[in-house]
Amino acid sequence: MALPGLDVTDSIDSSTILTRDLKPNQEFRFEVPATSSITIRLTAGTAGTAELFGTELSKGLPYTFTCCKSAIYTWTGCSLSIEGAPSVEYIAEETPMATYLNLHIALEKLRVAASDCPPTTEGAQGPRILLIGPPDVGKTTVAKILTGYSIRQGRKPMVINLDTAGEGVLTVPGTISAASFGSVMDVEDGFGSSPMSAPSAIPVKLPLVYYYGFETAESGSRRYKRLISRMAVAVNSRLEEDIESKNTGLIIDTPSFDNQTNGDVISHIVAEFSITTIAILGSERLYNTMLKSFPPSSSSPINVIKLPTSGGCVDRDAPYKKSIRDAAVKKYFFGDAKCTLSPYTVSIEFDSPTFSLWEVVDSLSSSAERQKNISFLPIGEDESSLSADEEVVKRLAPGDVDSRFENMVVAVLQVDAKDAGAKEVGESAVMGFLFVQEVDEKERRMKVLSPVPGRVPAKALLVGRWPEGMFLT
Ligand SMILES: Nc1ncnc2c1ncn2[C@@H]1O[C@H](COP(=O)(O)OP(=O)(O)OP(=O)(O)O)[C@@H](O)[C@H]1O
Repeated sequence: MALPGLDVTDSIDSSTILTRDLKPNQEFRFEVPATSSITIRLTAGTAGTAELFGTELSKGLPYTFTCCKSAIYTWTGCSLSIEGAPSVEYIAEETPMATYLNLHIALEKLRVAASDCPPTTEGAQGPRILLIGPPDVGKTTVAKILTGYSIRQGRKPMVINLDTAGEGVLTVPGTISAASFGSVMDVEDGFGSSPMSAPSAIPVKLPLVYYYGFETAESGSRRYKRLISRMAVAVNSRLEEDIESKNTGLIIDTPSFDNQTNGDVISHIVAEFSITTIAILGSERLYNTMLKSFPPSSSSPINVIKLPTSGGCVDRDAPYKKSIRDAAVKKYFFGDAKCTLSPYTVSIEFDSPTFSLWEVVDSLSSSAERQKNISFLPIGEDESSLSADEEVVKRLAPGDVDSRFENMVVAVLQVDAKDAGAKEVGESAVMGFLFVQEVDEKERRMKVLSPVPGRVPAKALLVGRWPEGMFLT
């Protein structure tokens, strides 16, 4: 049966059962389209272990995969049985897993040293690694592997996702998020999700989320940097209360950066999160730029390292990436095959005294616009005297809310509707998300999907341009 909102209509073809025997240090790579699924088991009764991007598989347990390009690696050799037909599957002999493990061991040594220092000293701060590189070079995968290994070592890493273009970590696309990973990750789901209204087999992680609302860091770079600063303050104060996380340090995944346009954003992240290691994947040029920007010296605490990209990393075309984003939003509201959620349809009246809807402002187009209009400013007033807050978000009057917001995600912020000013809205963390099903301009109301029952809280709502509009059913 198809799940509401999920188009996974093809069941697993159990007539096709493949067996793949892997030698030590080999990797089984597979791709599954969104319209089908496969089940993989680490064959029970045989020797050997296997892991998926750092998280170990249990023997004999079925793991179901859909809409993914992934790999199962074994250090010891193992046997896998695969039910269903992956669209691509092969066994790879060359992988960079040994290098990734060496990196983990080096980070672990720093964590041991941090654990030996008194908690209040600077030395108690574990390594803080930033992963950067061009698109599809395996940044997120390395973040998962390092997180998986440190959890298996009994550590508690703080994972930070600054990639607003991708599918999001524990939340929806278009956001930046941070969460402390103290328990095992989900083999099928990677970083997993955080269902708001249902039980979960894996302990639920509660992320701190900021809604950015653009695909790239440039579109609203001023607000992007401000949100990073806010997140850094929140993360640092959390680490002061959680010595285990502080000793383990940070693992930060980023959007696809190139050194031409994103140099200042990278420097901003490095400064705000007090990064100790910058790992560059897939770009010799970016590596050399980073070496020049952060030269090795006894006074500089930042190590710049180059990591090899796995041959398994696949370029994902735009429609595939969109299908992953759509699936992440659907999952937020409807759950997945393991855990079905039932969202509620709620109506929001535009004329209610608690209605406070805001929209993100594209600083690229607004600054271009301002350049055009600058000569019309009163004498003595220039660009710098314009209000800083006007630029990043703007409040929508009921008459401005129209059908262009249909099929978009709306963030419910933690700031009360009545106190909401541009500054608070522009920098507020997120409580949860709604999905706009229909805007009725005549009746001045809109119908939204909400993950929890009851009225929408009297909080400021923020709508962006990303993730782009989609159909959930
Ligand atoms: N060893 C591997 N075998 C098979 N697939 C892999 C392997 N490593 C990574 N992939 C897949 O390649 C794709 C790209 O990897 P990943 O998402 O880690 O790259 P990224 O650099 O973070 O991408 P983005 O530019 O979107 O941030 C993903 O679908 C991932 O699952």
